[in-house]
Amino acid sequence: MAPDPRAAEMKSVASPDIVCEGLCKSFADGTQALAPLDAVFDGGKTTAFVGPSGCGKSTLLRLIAGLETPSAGAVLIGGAPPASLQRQGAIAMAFQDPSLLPWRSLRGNIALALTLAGRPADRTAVDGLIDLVGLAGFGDARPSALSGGMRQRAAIARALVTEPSLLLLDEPFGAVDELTRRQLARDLPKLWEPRGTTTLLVTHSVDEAVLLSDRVLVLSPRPAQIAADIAVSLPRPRPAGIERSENFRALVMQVSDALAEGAVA
Ligand SMILES: Nc1ncnc2c1ncn2[C@@H]1O[C@H](COP(=O)(O)OP(=O)(O)OP(=O)(O)O)[C@@H](O)[C@H]1O
Repeated sequence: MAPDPRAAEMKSVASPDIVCEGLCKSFADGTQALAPLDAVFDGGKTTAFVGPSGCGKSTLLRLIAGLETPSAGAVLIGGAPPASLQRQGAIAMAFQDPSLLPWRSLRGNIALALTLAGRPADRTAVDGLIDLVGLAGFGDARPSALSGGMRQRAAIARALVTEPSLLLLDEPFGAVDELTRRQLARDLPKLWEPRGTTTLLVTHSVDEAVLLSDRVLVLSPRPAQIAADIAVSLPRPRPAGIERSENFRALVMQVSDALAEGAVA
């Protein structure tokens, strides 16, 4: 039977590949954040970026999100520029600094993401996510009544509620305490992995990068280039306690060594 061309199209929308071609970014003050970067991030996979502070990780994510314009080169998501996926409401982001609307409740902030994506504000879905990120009972609270870590978890719920095709997470657990961080790192991927969401994650935690991703890219100091490309072949979903396994520790060591080497390169 001939393959259904719509199947390929649906896959590219549901789990888009991301292609960076000669991607460069220099800012007006002359700061070169990204050297020409060529990379393909496979659809439906989670790729983690680690690298020294200020090397250009957030800039890369912002370029892929279409929030910055490349100085040269291009980003293609499922073969189209980021703006095209943005228009479909298929890109969701949770960044270091969650920008929740102060006058809306937590529930209202999360529901707004659905409304903006042209979808009905399904209260069951919203409340389910609020529970899942550990904020049960805070649905009516305003952001000012939440701690930094709680606001970050709210931003993750807001990013996930639209079931995006492309999920961009920039230090999503930065302000979350260690115990909750581990819990989230174990529970949240169960939401996007079965859907085949293409996920890009920036983190300073090597353990988190290995725990969450299928591939870790170690970036060099600014302007960012790929210093190491490490495949993470660990079972999914990650079994409890995998952090203590020999394979896991070996991968953490490999990434840490590559980071140390990259820092002096
Ligand atoms: N709008 C801007 N104008 C000028 N320079 C900028 C701008 N945004 C970022 N930079 C600079 O570009 C470089 C890369 O910044 P970026 O935020 O991408 O790094 P990062 O790797 O995400 O850092 P961190 O890990 O500390 O969050 C830094 O030197 C930063 O100061």
